[in-house]
Amino acid sequence: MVSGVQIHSKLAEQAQAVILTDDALAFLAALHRTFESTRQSLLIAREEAQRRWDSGAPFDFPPETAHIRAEASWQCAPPAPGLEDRRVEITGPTDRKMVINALNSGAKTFMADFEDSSSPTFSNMVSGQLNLRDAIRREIDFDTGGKSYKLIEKPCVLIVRPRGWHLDEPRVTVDNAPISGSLFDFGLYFYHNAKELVKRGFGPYFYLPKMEHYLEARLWNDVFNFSQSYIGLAHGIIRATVLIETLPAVFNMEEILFELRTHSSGLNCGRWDYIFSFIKKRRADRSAVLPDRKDVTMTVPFMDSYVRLLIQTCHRRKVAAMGGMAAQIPIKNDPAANDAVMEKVRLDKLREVLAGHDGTWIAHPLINKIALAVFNEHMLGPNQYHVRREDVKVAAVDLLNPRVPGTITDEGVRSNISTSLAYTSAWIGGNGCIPLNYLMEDAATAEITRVQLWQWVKYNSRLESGQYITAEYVEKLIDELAPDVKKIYPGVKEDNLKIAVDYLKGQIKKEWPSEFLTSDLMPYLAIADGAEPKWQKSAL
Ligand SMILES: CC(=O)SCCNC(=O)CCNC(=O)[C@H](O)C(C)(C)COP(=O)(O)OP(=O)(O)OC[C@H]1O[C@@H](n2cnc3c(N)ncnc32)[C@H](O)[C@@H]1OP(=O)(O)O
Ligand SMILES: O=CC(=O)O
Repeated sequence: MVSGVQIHSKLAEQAQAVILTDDALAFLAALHRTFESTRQSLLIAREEAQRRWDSGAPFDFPPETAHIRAEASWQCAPPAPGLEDRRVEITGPTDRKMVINALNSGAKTFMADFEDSSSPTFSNMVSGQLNLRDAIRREIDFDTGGKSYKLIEKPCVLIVRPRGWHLDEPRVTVDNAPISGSLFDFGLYFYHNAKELVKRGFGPYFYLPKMEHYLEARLWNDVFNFSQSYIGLAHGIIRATVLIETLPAVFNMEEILFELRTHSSGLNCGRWDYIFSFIKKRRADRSAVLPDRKDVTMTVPFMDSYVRLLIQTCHRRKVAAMGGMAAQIPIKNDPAANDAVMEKVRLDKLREVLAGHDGTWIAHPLINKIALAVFNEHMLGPNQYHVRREDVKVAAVDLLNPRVPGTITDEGVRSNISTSLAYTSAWIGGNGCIPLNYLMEDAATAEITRVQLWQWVKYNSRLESGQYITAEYVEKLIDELAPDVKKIYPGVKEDNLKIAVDYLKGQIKKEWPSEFLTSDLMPYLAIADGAEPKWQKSAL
């Protein structure tokens, strides 16, 4: 028992005994009591900024930090052990089999994901911590009955992505308030493993998602300093790569690196969330209406500008500029179709390495060979920090350029509806990443479908056929397509699909779209987990 800390879940005792120990909970409580009020004020600042953009204030680089951008002398810390060469990073949720498969994949690092590819049931979150703890100590194995899994001699270097600052962890309260999902995921991983990782020649490494302002990076940096002191580790042992995946963050990249400079291991182009944020943050801007999701590629002007500025920024500060995720996954039983989609992946990786990225992400172990071959051919050293890209000149207007060739089609609307329904149902059912039509769909990719539908209805957009996209038209299609969701995602459960249908119908008619489906629908997971503090129910 730790004073003020309560667990609202009927979780299995084993995970509880090993992970939710009194000393770990005391650390979480210390993090909460030290940082929660700052987190809350930063979340309020996000809402205030949104109101300013809605009223026409421009997105731009912050004037008060011009000196940080202009100052050429500061650099980030040199790469930490194991992070010198990150040419291929595999990502995935933290279930036991996938952790072993990912660590054995031959990629340089594995980003173990408590965020967009994990549905945050309490069981997923806590057993994920147990799996990582066991993997670090090389005590992990898994047996399906027919196949057994063990770690290879030299597994990938581990990096962990905790949830973003906006998410609560409702199954643990401190002084009657839910703890932050970020602090819960970070805190447990750090507390249980930091010393062990250092003993093994590495360190506690993180990917930090969905930040919108450099002050949010400052909060992470303060959390890192506090945590290192708390357990008696040297300053700078932690390293964090920040995903630049919100529109506001692209205007804060230098500042984010500056805030985290002694803990930084670079930035990453989180392309899917970035598209989601581009639509959501510009919700009041009719000129930001985008065509079908498939048309918003990495080479359209606003995405190309984002990539080039990120690489230039990172290399100026001598730190990794990581590429992102091509969504295609292997197609089994159809070699010709598989070759075609794998060629798309190869071309995406080629674009990244030639642009100057220092590494890339893969969603599936079978893609490692393809990505590795491209980076081995074009990146001869461990990284490309020397590629300074002085030629790059990206201004605010380039990052906001709404010119995206393409149209909105009936097929695009249908595909967004089916994807949104399938993904939302899967997520409520405890699965945060699913294969759909040979694409991986996680919270980032699926959120684009929801906000696009909202945007097209809001601005009464027209299909290429000339028909207007009204709420009635989309609702009719939702009813038509819902029964077929099980054809593309056989795992769907009727009750969850019904929630997904109601949710999507509600979303397309809202004045503004919700910030995150993962916040809106968390109460369903929490109640299924046995957590019933009052604030949960009222949120439904
Ligand atoms: C936008 C972003 O945020 S990107 C980052 C977040 N997203 C991700 O990380 C995506 C991770 N990828 C996945 O979860 C999976 O690849 C999926 C859900 C897309 C597809 O999974 P499956 O349908 O199981 O793929 P498939 O059947 O081809 O898998 C074959 C094997 O590879 C394993 N595998 C597939 N993807 C991964 C992965 N990312 N990590 C580890 N193992 C994997 C499967 O577990 C399976 O193992 P087995 O043969 O031992 O049973
Ligand atoms: O998190 C990654 C993304 O592309 O979004």
